[in-house]
Amino acid sequence: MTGEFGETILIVDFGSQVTQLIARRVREAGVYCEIAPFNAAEEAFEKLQPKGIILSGSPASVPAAESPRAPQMLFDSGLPILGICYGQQVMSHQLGGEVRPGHETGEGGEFGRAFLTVTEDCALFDGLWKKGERHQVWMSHGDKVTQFADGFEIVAVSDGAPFAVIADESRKYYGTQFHPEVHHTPDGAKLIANFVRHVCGLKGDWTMGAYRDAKIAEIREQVGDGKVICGLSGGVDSSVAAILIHEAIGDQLTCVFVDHGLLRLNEREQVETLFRDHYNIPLVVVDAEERFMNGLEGVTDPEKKRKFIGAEFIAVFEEEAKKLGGADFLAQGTLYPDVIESVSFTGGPSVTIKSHHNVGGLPERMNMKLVEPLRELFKDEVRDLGRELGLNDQFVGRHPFPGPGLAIRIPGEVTKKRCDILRKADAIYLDEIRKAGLYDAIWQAFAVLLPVRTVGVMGDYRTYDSVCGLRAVTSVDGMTADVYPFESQFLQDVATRIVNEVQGVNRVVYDYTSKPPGTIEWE
Ligand SMILES: Nc1ncnc2c1ncn2[C@@H]1O[C@H](COP(=O)(O)OP(=O)(O)OP(=O)(O)O)[C@@H](O)[C@H]1O
Ligand SMILES: O=c1[nH]c(=O)c2[nH+]cn([C@@H]3O[C@H](COP(=O)(O)O)[C@@H](O)[C@H]3O)c2[nH]1
Ligand SMILES: NC(=O)CC[C@H](N)C(=O)O
Ligand SMILES: [Mg+2]
Repeated sequence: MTGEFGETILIVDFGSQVTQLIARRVREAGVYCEIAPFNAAEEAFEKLQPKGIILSGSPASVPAAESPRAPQMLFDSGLPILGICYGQQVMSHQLGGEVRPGHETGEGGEFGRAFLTVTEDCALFDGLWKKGERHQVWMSHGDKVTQFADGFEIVAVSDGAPFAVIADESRKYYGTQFHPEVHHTPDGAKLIANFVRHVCGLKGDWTMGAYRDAKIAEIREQVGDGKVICGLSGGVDSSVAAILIHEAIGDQLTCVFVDHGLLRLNEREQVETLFRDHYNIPLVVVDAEERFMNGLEGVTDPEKKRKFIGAEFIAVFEEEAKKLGGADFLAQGTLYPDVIESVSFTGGPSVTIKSHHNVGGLPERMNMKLVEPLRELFKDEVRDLGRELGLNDQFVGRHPFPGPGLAIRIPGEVTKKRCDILRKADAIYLDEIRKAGLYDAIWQAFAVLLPVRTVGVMGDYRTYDSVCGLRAVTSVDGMTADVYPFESQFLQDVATRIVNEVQGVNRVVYDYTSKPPGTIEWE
């Protein structure tokens, strides 16, 4: 039997930082997949009806007490399994092999670039690697398999891992001690494609069009004849979510745009006209500046700001729902990176970086159920889906703008006055970027207003005003980012305009921090 998404792969997550990259690689190979935490893998299996299983890496150690295990039913399912790093170790252990912790073998681990030698041909290497060849891979482990389970054989070795790749071709079980999902394993994407296509025998014909159809069916089933309100920001994610949901349930949907006073210059008017001109979806615009500003008074801690804003958004949505005669569901354009950065999936040691207002910032008790059709996707995939839905380029190409808006770009206390100053500086910066034809080359660019005053001299007067920071980054999915390398003259021109035209700013600095170690936003 095949589930609603056609042929799929289930990825069982043990808490690795790079599990989401496995998902990307599988979808790039044209196969739909979903990630489920190890302790919810059975339910996910029932829902997805997968044709193959991938076990992720983990910060945990197999020999340690209470380290996670894969549900036995996965091994009983008869499906092909690929275990990656911890996945290889846990599979070996559960099938009767042996894993020893790094401190016990005394050999240390392998971290970073490593080379392995192929000792046997196998289906995983088909058309790619041959016996006797040496290949670069990326490792990150301290523990190692010291005895493989019955039925397995070694097919590749490395200096630090005699079991670099093991295979049981009759059961179609494979284990790699290295990480094929990361960029630094040059052939990794092809190995994963080999697993899903050759080993699992999948056609690889999944497309965004198929995702759209499956999601539409899923939304219809979830919502029934209920009413939905969708938080619409005019950003890419919520616009795509709104149009998808509208295709599914038509006029059961109303969009709500919250003007919390933390928007960019003229943003409210732009979103209203763009949306009203292009789409025939009822849109309510809520003027909520006063309540947000009042609530933010005296709040300086970034997490407190985020939590307040998340809760206040929900309060506004609930009030609007009431005015519409009640709504059963709240739709949001939540993406996978929002989820992964806000929550620690397995309750394990992967840590919360910041509470995205629409995930970790949500209050515990909510009256409406969530509809989040983009929850499994990355930004670039959402853009593809937007194009698939015929969404106008003006929407699809917009830089992301965080729900908490300018509040997280004004370290320290947020006031209307400071928002007004920042709005002006930010508008000048973006205007110059557009004029220089750089908008589409940049993932996100914005100004921040620092809680620091410095001395300047303008027209022979002494000034004592705020510092404005400029940020611009390139990225594929927002998870990692590089600094955009502007020409120095460009930055000088922007700085001059900002200091000349914005009262309250007398100094401009450029942020040269990549992510990691920085995050994109300053709070
Ligand atoms: N001003 C707002 N009014 C209503 N809903 C909002 C507002 N800002 C954010 N949201 C809700 O929060 C969700 C997450 O915000 P986020 O900024 O990640 O997505 P987006 O604004 O839709 O897209 P983008 O990432 O391109 O800015 C949105 O999808 C939307 O549902
Ligand atoms: O809707 C949102 N609500 C939030 O609370 C939030 N925090 C960060 N961002 C956006 O997420 C991306 C990654 O940002 P960070 O590197 O700062 O975590 C960047 O694109 C950020 O703009 C948010 N979006
Ligand atoms: N990346 C991993 O999955 C690591 C697995 C295990 N924690 C080890 O150190 O060997
Ligand atoms: Mg946004």
